[in-house]
Parts: sequence; structure tokens; C-alpha cells
Amino acid sequence: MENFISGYPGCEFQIRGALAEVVGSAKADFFFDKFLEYFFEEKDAKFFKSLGLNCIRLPFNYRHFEDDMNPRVLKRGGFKHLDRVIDLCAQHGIYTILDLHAAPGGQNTDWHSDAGMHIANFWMHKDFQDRTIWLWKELAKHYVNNKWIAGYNPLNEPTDPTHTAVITFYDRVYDAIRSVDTEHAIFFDGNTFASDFSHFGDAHKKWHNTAYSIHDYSVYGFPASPEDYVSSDEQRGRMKRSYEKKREWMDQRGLCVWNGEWGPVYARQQYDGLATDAINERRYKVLEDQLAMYNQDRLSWSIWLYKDIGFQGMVHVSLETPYMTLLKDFLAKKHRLAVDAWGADTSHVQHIYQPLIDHIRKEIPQENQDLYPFPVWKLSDRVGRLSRSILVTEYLVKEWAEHFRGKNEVELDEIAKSFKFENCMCRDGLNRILMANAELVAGQ
Ligand SMILES: O[C@@H]1[C@@H](O)[C@H](O[C@@H]2CO[C@@H](O[C@@H]3CO[C@@H](O)[C@H](O)[C@H]3O)[C@H](O)[C@H]2O)OC[C@H]1O
Repeated sequence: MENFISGYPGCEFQIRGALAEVVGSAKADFFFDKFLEYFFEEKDAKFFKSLGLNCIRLPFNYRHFEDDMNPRVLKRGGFKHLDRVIDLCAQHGIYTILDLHAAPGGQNTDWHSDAGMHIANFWMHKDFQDRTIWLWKELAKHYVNNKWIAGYNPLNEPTDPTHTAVITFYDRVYDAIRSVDTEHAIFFDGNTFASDFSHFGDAHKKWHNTAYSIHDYSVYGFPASPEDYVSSDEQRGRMKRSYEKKREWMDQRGLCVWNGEWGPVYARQQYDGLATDAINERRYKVLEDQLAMYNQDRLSWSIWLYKDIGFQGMVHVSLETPYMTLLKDFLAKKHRLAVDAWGADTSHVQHIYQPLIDHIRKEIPQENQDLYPFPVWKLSDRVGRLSRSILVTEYLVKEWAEHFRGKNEVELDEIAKSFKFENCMCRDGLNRILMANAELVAGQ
């Protein structure tokens, strides 16, 4: 679960804790369990398949399988929803790729690793790595004979500041998986948010049946785009260079590339008003141009993402649902404060962070200003991003949870049902393009 996907502020562990304080642990567990159930059901699998798509990447959090206070004790209940969704997809002819999106300690500097901070402690504590290796061995044991799993994606978007610890970790997790499962493909993300393989050298020589994953977000698909996207030769050239740079290491060695995440974000009528349609038409053009580029290379991909509350998903929860009406004002406030920092339009709040950025620029020598994960994160963006997504958002966690005070299980169930496919709208512009592309590719 992530902030802009499900509407909560901060990290998943924070809202789970806050909701438990407000309604009690039993009701909080009930709500999140129902949320996960309704988030992906048979109708979702049917719809996904109807577009001609044949593989879905399933992100999950290590916390489903292991408690930090009881490490290395497998929580069998963790398989409940993963098994359910894998089987549903299989019944509809959809392969799955299992993506460990949040690992103990946090494998990257962003909110989605569910660590609550921007120091990726995973890379500094061997025990976090050992626990992850233990978990992958357990997962591989469980799924070894499942033919509908296309493969394992052991770590989403590592940001290893040394650039070499990630390779040592991949060696270890590869051996652990292969000790119980010699068949499933393994998909390794590049370092620095799946963008950089430049330190991988000859590492691949030890890894068989392995593909390499880039995440190819184009700046033109985001509010931070340097200019309106008009699909000019120059813009398509920039888009292509950025994509080719990410896959360079694989191309030099003839290795298999998979684009595990990509896709623009979209404007919303309730926030962007009359500008919404024009913005989104430009974003759809970005999407089409990316697909055209990928088709030339016969690149396989998994778009980010399937379902959310309206920012990026192929389907999104309707504004009329109990969840969206209950949280309407709160979500508007989150949007105004730009606390879901990734992909946010920061124009309303930039003036608040600019003095701090200027202060650092003035006081810190130029050579010390580019902190890792530079160059993906630059000083101009880092200050506001960290302040909003970690600090400001912390103050909103309780406010989110308070919306649920006094609700009984029937009411909580009704709220969670907002995420059912039948209570969602389809982003037709996006889905039409994906479907037409699937037809084109199938015909080739
Ligand atoms: O969970 C996902 C998460 O995996 C994903 O992570 C972000 C990916 O992109 C990174 O920023 C991009 C870097 O390249 C620029 O060209 C793009 O404009 C940036 O968006 C970012 O730092 C990661 O956190 O994001 C979406 C999450 O839901």
C-alpha cells in the first residue's frame, strides 16, 4: 500500500499503527485485510486480461511475512493474499512476477520501502540483508512448482550508495533462491531506482536465467516536465537517450532487459480543473511514444500501476464511494501540501522550501551538494521532497486515522469495498492505448 495509491499519508507501517490506535488492532487488521481482498479480485484479473495483457508484477511488503520483533519466524498468513492473487491471475492466463517492494531496514531512500526515513539502512546492516535472503528462500520453497509465476524480482529499486553491496547481495540472494528453485527466472533491478547497472561489470556471468530490470519513468510524464510534451524529435530523442542509458550495460552484453515500472501520472478534475484534459492528452502521448520505442526493441514491460485513487492507475476508485467521500477534504489537503512528494505538482508549496534550498546552496560548498541518490535526486528537489514526504506527512497520519473513529466492522467493510473493481472508474485513455498496443504486438 502506498500514499498516493491508497490515499494515506506517510508509510504503510505508520498508518497501520495509527488506525490500530483509533479503532483497536482487531478492527484495523480487519480493515486492511478487507482492503487487500477487494483491491484485487476476479473482476480485476478478467479486466486486465481483456486488454490483452499477460503478466502482472505483484509488489509486497516483507512485513506480511515477518515481524521485526520476531525475526526469521515465517508468518504463514502472509501467503493469504499473494497466493490468492497469483491463483486468480493464473485462472485468467496472467503470469505474475513477485516483487519484494519493501525489505527490512528499507532498501531505498523513498517512502515505498516503508522505512519512514531516507537512509537506506538495508545496505548498512548485514542482518537486514540476511533476513531478506532467508525470506526469499522461504518464498522460493513455497512457489517452486508454480508455473504461473514468471519469476522473482528480489528487490525493488535498490539505492546502494556504494554501488557494490548490491552486487554482493544479489550473489547471495541468487544462491539462496537457486538452492531450492532452479527454474524460475530472476529479475534484478539496477541500482539507484533501477536506473544504473554501470558498476555490475561481469557480475551477470554467475547468474543464469536472469533478466535485468530498468524503471523507465520519463520526465515528460510528470508535472516536473521541463516543457509541454508535443512529441517533437528533440523530446523523443531525450526520452530515448534516457531509456537507452538505463539499458546500456545489458545491451553491451546481450542480456535480457525488462522494464518493471514506467508510466506517466495524470491530472485530476477535482484538483486541476479545466486544465485536466489537455494535460492528460499530453501524458497519453508520452505513453504512446514510450510504447513505440519499446516495441522497436521487443521490450517486455509492466506498467505502474494497475489500481489507485486516481493519480496513475488503469482503474481508480470512484469519487462517489464511501472511502473517497469520507476522505475528500483530507485528500484535497494532502494534494495542496504535496506530501505525496513523488510526481507531485509543487507549485503551491515551492515558496516554503525555496529559502531552505537557497540556504543550503549558499552555505554548503558546491562539491558537497550532490548527495546520493544523485543524479536521480538533485538538491533542488531533495529538500522539499524529504521535508514533505517524511516530516510534514508525519503530522497527518493521525488525522487520516481519526476519520475511522467509532466505525464498526460493517462500516469498515463498506469503506474498504470502495476499492472493488465495480466501484472503480477505468482510465479509458490509458487502457485504450495499452489494448491497441497489445493487439499490435500480438499481430507481429
Ligand atoms: O513504488 C513505486 C516506486 O517503485 C517508484 O519509485 C520511484 C521511481 O522513480 C524515481 O524517480 C524518477 C527518476 O527518474 C526521473 O526521470 C523521473 O521523473 C522520476 O520520477 C523515484 O525517486 C522513485 O521513488 O515510484 C512510484 C512508486 O509508487
